[in-house]
Amino acid sequence: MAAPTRPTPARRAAIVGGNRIPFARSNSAYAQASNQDMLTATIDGLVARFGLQGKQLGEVVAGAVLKHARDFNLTRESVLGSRLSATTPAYDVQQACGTGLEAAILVANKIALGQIESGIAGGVDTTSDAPLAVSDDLRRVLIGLNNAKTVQDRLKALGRIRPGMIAPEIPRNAEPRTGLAMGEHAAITAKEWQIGREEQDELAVASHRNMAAAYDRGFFDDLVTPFLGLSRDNNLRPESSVEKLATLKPVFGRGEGATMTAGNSTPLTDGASTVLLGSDEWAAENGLPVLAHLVDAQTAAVDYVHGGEGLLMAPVYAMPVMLARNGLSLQDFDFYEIHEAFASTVLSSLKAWEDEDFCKTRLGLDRPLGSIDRSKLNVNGSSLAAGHPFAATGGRIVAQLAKQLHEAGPGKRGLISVCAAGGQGVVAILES
Ligand SMILES: CC(=O)SCCNC(=O)CCNC(=O)[C@H](O)C(C)(C)COP(=O)(O)OP(=O)(O)OC[C@H]1O[C@@H](n2cnc3c(N)ncnc32)[C@H](O)[C@@H]1OP(=O)(O)O
Repeated sequence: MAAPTRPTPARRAAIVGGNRIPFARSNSAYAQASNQDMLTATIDGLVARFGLQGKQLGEVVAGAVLKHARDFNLTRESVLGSRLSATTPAYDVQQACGTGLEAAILVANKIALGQIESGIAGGVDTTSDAPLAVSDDLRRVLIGLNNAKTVQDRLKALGRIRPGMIAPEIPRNAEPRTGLAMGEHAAITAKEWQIGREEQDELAVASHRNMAAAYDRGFFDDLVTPFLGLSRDNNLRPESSVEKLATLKPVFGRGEGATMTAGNSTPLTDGASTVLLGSDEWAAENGLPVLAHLVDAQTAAVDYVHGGEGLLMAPVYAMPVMLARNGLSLQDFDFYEIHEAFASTVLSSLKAWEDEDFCKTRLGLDRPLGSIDRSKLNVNGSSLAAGHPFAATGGRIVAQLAKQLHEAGPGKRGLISVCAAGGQGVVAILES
């Protein structure tokens, strides 16, 4: 059966530009900053860059993976704290590490449908200010205490507190259904696809060098606004080498075949990113540039719980669906932005698309998607270099790719692939 083709939309959403704060390793420069501090500062950077002071936009859509209870309305509160008009509606979304890209897709789709003319998509996360929860037992006692009407009732409630209830529940970077860290899941997939240590380390070194070179040539001057003393991502280590990375001990996986280290895995990171989108007409009326258009997107999920597929392999499944709908092959792109959750994840995905048996049996294709030109991959660095504040990564990638496409000139095409916790993945196409 022929794949359904994409109906031509009435209009396409334009990407005007992006802004992020430099990303910071956990418990470093932003240790005292909250999600709201970082998202507000990042929105304000966009406001300053594009003259949006006091303007009412169609919507602001953003999210965070780790949120305190006080962040229940994080995006709207960040808008109220920003220099946008307070009459700009805002809401939160969350799709783990896919959040930032999913937010951009939501805004773009509303623009394409004519429901809004402009919007900001974003994401923010901090593992320095992670929300600690109290135990279920202690929470019940505290709620009882809060509801107690008399001093006697209050004392009775307090008397129910036991030392064992006091230990906090700390959010773990692990999948709730398997108890395994995402790195452990990635290590299983890396073993399955026989991803070597050296190729992972090479990818990591390239990411650092590409991103440092991009900073040096001013590529990030209009994408990154200094914040709390940082003007570049403080994870960036262009001086590192494959030889140096080869000395690091594996942190995920076990035994002889363990290949994943702190050097070829993303670090826990704090940061925020935003992207300004609008209709072409809105951009023209406001004298704003158009870097690229968000053309199409697709999400997919895999059953990693019952051993059907690797946790971070969902983008591999989303890709052929989106390519078929657009009549494109994997080779029809000028740039590829594949989120480097772990170097091995990028390499496992590329290997899966090249594998005839996998593409036939798992993806239901009649031939493999094939290989990509690796010189077009993450050309200005990706998550291994910048770091990965979960919900902020999508916005970083969309803004970075839109600018790359704009620099390359009209008629260029870029592909985004982001894996996410929970066995999900988001892919998207941008065109200049
Ligand atoms: C869908 C998704 O995106 S899934 C991804 C979600 N994210 C994650 O799961 C985060 C995974 N990362 C982690 O859990 C942690 O960062 C870890 C476990 C990988 C590493 O944590 P840590 O051990 O604290 O790393 P740390 O930064 O201290 O690095 C360890 C060592 O490697 C060294 N190192 C790290 N990177 C480099 C580099 N590029 N070049 C040279 N040395 C390096 C450090 O200097 C350090 O050396 P030292 O011990 O001599 O000081």
